[in-house]
Amino acid sequence: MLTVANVAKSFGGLHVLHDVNFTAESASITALIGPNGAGKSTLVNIIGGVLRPDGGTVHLDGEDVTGVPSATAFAKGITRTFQISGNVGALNVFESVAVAAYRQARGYREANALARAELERFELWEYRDQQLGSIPTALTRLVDFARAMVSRPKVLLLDEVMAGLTPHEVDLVIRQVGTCREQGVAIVMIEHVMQAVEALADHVVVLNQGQVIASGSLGDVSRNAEVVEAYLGTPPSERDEVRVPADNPAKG
Ligand SMILES: Nc1ncnc2c1ncn2[C@@H]1O[C@H](COP(=O)(O)OP(=O)(O)OP(=O)(O)O)[C@@H](O)[C@H]1O
Repeated sequence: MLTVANVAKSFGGLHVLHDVNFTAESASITALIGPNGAGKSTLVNIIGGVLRPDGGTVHLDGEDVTGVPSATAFAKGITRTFQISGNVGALNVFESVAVAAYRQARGYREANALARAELERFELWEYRDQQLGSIPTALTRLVDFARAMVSRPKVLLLDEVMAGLTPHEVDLVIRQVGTCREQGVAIVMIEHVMQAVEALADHVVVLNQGQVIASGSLGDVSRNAEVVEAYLGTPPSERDEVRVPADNPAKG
């Protein structure tokens, strides 16, 4: 289980996160949503060890991992994807996934086999010999996701992994995220594709201006007046029932 407690972060005079609290259970999907600039990526960067918080703590299964470097976070099982995929040196698609497989493989043969299986699951096998820089950006996000999955994380941080994907690819990723949950992973997903949030989220955390303004089921947060105001700029007093970002009877 991932526990984020009282996390705060400023960039110079800009207070980006204030007193952020939430937990992500194993075998569950937490969707982190909120308007642009709310602080979602900053929070995920803190959990993944890319940024140090100014205050607060991050615990993984009870162990304090606050401010550990990203390589340490990865070694402990916190894996993330990036909104803009990084270029992993001069590696091709296959190599970039195989490198990540070493975290849990007993040698290069096993790592290669795991990488192949993951690429096939993501329908990326045909791209295996291509340099990461030569495939479409949306596909690099899929490779990024496959790379994250192959390391068998305890916590998977997905940063807008669906952006720019075709409907078929969105369905594929939704299935893969679901599989990941079945494998016991605590998934924290920043996602603007509401089809994915509706299909997947067990729990939704809404950030606005660096604060958690609502959390619960998608149905619950969609009816929260403060959430409506954050998304639509409508004063809470003028609306009491809303569909933001989308109502979700299934999760309601
Ligand atoms: N390294 C940085 N230095 C200065 N300001 C930053 C830095 N990173 C983020 N910010 C600012 O912090 C605020 C929150 O940014 P962040 O990217 O975390 O928001 P977000 O909710 O992920 O937004 P989006 O949905 O647009 O990606 C923004 O005002 C952003 O400009």
